[in-house]
Parts: sequence; structure tokens; C-alpha cells
Amino acid sequence: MTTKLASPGAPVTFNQETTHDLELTVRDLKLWYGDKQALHGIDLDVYQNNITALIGPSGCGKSTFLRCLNRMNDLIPSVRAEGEIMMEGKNVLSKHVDEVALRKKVGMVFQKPNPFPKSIYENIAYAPRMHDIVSKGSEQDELVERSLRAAGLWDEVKDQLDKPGTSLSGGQQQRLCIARTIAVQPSVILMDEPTSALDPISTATIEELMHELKQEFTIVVVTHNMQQAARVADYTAFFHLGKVIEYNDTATMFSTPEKQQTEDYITGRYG
Ligand SMILES: Nc1ncnc2c1ncn2[C@@H]1O[C@H](COP(=O)(O)OP(=O)(O)OP(=O)(O)O)[C@@H](O)[C@H]1O
Repeated sequence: MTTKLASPGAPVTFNQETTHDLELTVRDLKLWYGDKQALHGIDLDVYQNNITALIGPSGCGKSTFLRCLNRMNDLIPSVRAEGEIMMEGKNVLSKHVDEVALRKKVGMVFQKPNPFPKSIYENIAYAPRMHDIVSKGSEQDELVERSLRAAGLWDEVKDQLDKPGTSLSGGQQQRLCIARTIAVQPSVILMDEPTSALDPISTATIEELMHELKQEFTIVVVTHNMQQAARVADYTAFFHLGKVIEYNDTATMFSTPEKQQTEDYITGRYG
């Protein structure tokens, strides 16, 4: 589906006359933790093979929003969500959507690298085997190599595939987690502050990797780091108090933000 880039909801305007394919359309998304409302009617379009950054002050709902996209919030008993997150013609929020299948399509990389307590090889091979994507043997070996190569880790680990994933450095562990996510062949990769626990060199490596990965995947990333959003993201959404205040292509957002609140945040005047 090719869609002209256009304003997908009331608070959202675009300045570019670009065309992109839509991966996800979010409409009037509301979420409550018990009685407390955390998301207040989010409208957002996520474009295929682009990186969309979610920025905003602490507690504004970025992670909550990200976790809606693959229903990770369902793991919290008090959560209730309303609205639409359309992907491939289905509302992700519908109770008829199989969460396991959804999380295979919409993978997630967390702030703190969290390899399984298994070998580097098994960290990659386990889920694809469970999902019947590969059988044991050469097919599985190839998938492990392909995933590790795609995550830029193969050359560093190819001679130690039987070592524990946890024996790697923090940056390598995060690339292992990215390789693990890629291995089940998702369409979308969600990243929740994927570099905040890493040193600057590992951060730069992951950012370069994100540029490569967007050729094949759609990425949505939460970041507190304005420079990172400016460096890696094609689109940026500024969240505040559970709402999207502004959403635009990143260059416009950072050079000529439309809203004063956005300008104040990206110039460090608050948040
Ligand atoms: N498990 C939870 N139970 C209850 N309230 C929660 C839970 N998780 C988040 N919240 C609340 O929802 C609101 C949004 O939180 P969220 O973590 O999504 O914000 P954020 O923008 O990602 O923040 P940060 O940048 O600090 O990670 C906050 O008021 C937070 O306290």
C-alpha cells in the first residue's frame, strides 16, 4: 500500500511531499494503568523501512506506547487499551490477534541487553526452532550466521558460538539481542532506549547497524538522546503527558519545530 505522506491525525502535520508505505497506523490510542490514564488518544503513522524515534520527557508515555505495538503491556494485569493499531489490515489490539504471532512480527530490543542464559548459538537458534522457522542442522546454522552477520557480530563471535551469550561485552550482548530479534524474521523492530546502557563506541556501532537494518525492517526507537534521534531517525514524534505534541520528518522537527513545547524540549529548556 503506497500512501502519500499526509497528516494522519489532528496534531500531526508533515512538510514533505514524500511517499512511503505504511507499516502501522495508530488511531486514538488510549491506555490506562488501573485508573490512571497514560496515553490520551495517540494518532501516529509508522512508515516501512524507516526509523521513527519517540522522544519526550520522562514519564510521557513513550515506552507505554512502544509496548502497545506488540501488546507487551498485556503482561501487566491492570492495563486497558482502546483505539486502533492497524497492521496488515488487523487491529493489533483485537483480542482475536494471537500475541505470540504478533510478537514474532513485531520484535523488541530492550534497554538492558538480556541474552538468554544459553550459548551464543542457542540465543539465535532457539526461537526460530520453536516457531518452526528452521529445523536443526545446516538450515539452522545458516540462520544463525545470517542473523549474526546482519547484526554486525559474526566476525567477533564465529569462533565462540558455544560460549554463553552473557560472556560478551554489553555492546556485543545488545547486538546479540538484535540478532535474536532478526532471526524470527519480524517486520518491525521496537527498540526501547537500546543504547542507554552502552558506551559511546558501542552506541555508534548500534546506530550504524540501525541504518543498515532499516533496509529490511521498520524500526521504532525510544530515545532520551536528542542527538541520537537527529542522527538515526527519519521521523520523530515528540510525546508529552501521554499525547503526541508534534510528529514530523526528523530534519524539520529539529530545524523548525512547529510547537513551542517541542522547541523547548529539543533545545534542552525543559525535560
Ligand atoms: N507498570 C506500570 N504501572 C503503573 N503505571 C505505569 C506503569 N508503567 C508506566 N506507568 C506510568 O505511565 C506513565 C508513562 O510511563 P512510561 O514509562 O511509558 O513513560 P516514558 O516516557 O517511557 O518514561 P521514561 O522516559 O522515564 O522511560 C508514567 O506516569 C508512569 O508512571
